[in-house]
Amino acid sequence: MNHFEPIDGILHAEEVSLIDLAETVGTPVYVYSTATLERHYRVLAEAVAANGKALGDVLIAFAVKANSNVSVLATLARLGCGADTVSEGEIRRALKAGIPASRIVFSGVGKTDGELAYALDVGVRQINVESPSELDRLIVVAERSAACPDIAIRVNPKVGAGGHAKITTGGEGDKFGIPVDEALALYARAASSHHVRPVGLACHIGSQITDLAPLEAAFVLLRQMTMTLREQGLEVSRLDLGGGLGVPYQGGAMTAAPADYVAMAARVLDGLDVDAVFEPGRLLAANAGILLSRVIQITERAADADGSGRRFLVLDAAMNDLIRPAMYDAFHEVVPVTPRSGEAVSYDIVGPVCETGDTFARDRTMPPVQPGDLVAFTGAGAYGAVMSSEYNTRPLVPEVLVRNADWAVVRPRPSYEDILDREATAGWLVKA
Ligand SMILES: Cc1ncc(COP(=O)(O)O)c(C=O)c1O
Ligand SMILES: N[C@@H](CCCC[NH3+])C(=O)O
Repeated sequence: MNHFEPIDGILHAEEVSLIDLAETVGTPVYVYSTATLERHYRVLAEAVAANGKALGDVLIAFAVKANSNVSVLATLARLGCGADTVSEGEIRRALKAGIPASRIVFSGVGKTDGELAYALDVGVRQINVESPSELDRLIVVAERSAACPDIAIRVNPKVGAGGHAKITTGGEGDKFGIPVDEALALYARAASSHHVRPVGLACHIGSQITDLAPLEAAFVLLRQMTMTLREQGLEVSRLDLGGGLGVPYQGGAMTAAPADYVAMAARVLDGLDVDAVFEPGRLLAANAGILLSRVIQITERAADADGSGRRFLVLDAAMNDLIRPAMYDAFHEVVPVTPRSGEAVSYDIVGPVCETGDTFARDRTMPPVQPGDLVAFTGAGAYGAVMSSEYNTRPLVPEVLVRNADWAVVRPRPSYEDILDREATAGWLVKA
C-alpha cells in the first residue's frame, strides 16, 4: 500500500494534506511517512522470520547514511531495527534515536583513530575493518582503550553492481573492502591479536541493485571464505551481507522482491551456522519520503535556428535539496499535488541554482502545472535530505515526519539569521 495517495483529488501523506503542510511549513520540504517506514521494515523482518534458522540470529541494521533524521531512526528503532553507521556522527545519531550500541555496526573506508576510540568507548556490536592499515590502527586504539572489539573483515568480492558507476562499491577498482586472499590473511592475522576478536566477514557490493545474481555471487563467495577460514581452525560466526537492494523509482519498474532476496541469502547460507546482518538503506527509506516543492514559474524559450524551443518548469527545490538527478542522472517521478485537467506537457524541470546541472529532468512529460502549484518528487526518502546542502545560501531543506493525521517538523528550516550567525567575521575585518 502506498501512503502517498490522493484523497479528494489532493495528494496526502497518510492523512495529512500536502497543501496544508506546504502552507504551514513552506516549501521545499521533505515529508516522510511513518506507516511506509514501518511497513518496509516489517516486510524484511517477516521475510527473515519466514526463513527460520537458516540465517541465524539476524540483525537488520538500517544504513543511517540513507536517512539519518533522528525521528526516522527512532521510528525504526522501536521496531527493533539496528544501525549500520559510517562515522562517529552517525553512531551518535543512532544512539540518540534509542538504537542500543549492541545493534550498531561501524563500517567505512576511512575511520579515524578518534572515531574508532569512540566506537570502542560506546561498545558498538562490531567494527567492519576495510584495510590492513585500519586493522593496525584499530589494534593500537583497542590496546589503549583496554577493549577487545568484535570485528568483521570487509571483503571486496570483485562483484560490482548498482544503478550507477558512482554507487558501485564491490568492483575491482573500487576503494571499498579487501581482496579475497588478502582478506583471508588479514583475518588470520587479526585472530592472533589479543586486542580484536574477528567474528566474521562483511561485503557490500553497491546500491540500487535490481537483480539478485551479483548479490548471490558475493554471498556464495562469503560462504566459501567462511569454510576456508574454518578449515584453518578460525571462528566465523557472523556474515554481514551489506545492503544494496534496489527499489522501483518509476511505476512498473522491476526490482527483486525483498522476500526473494532474503530467501536467496537463506539458501546460500543454509547449514553454515552463522548470524546474518542485513544493512538496507534505500529499501527501507526511499519510497517512505517525498520532496514537496512549489512551481515558481514556467519559462518558455522559443525555438531558434540552432535548436528546438524549451519549456522550463522552475521549482523552488534545487540540486542542493535533492542532488541525485545531478549526481547520478537519477530518475524521480514529479507529480502534481492537485492535478489539473488538460493534455500532458513536456517540461525541463529545473531549480533556481546557478548550475546547468541543476536539472531534475529533461523533456519530462507530465500533467500540466501552473506557477504556484505544488509538486512532489517521489522516492526521495533515501539519499535526499542527507545529501542536501546550503549551496547558493539556500536554507537547508526541512524535514517533516507524518503519522496518520499527525505530523511534526523533525528538522526545521534554518532562518537566514541562523545561517549567518553560524559564521564569524575575522577580527581584522571588523571595523574598530
Ligand atoms: C556498507 C554499506 N552498507 C549499506 C549501505 C546501504 O546501501 P543501500 O541504501 O543501497 O541499501 C551502503 C551504501 O551503499 C554501504 O556503504
Ligand atoms: N547516494 C547514493 C547511494 C550511495 C550509497 C552509499 N554507499 C544514491 O543516492 O543513490
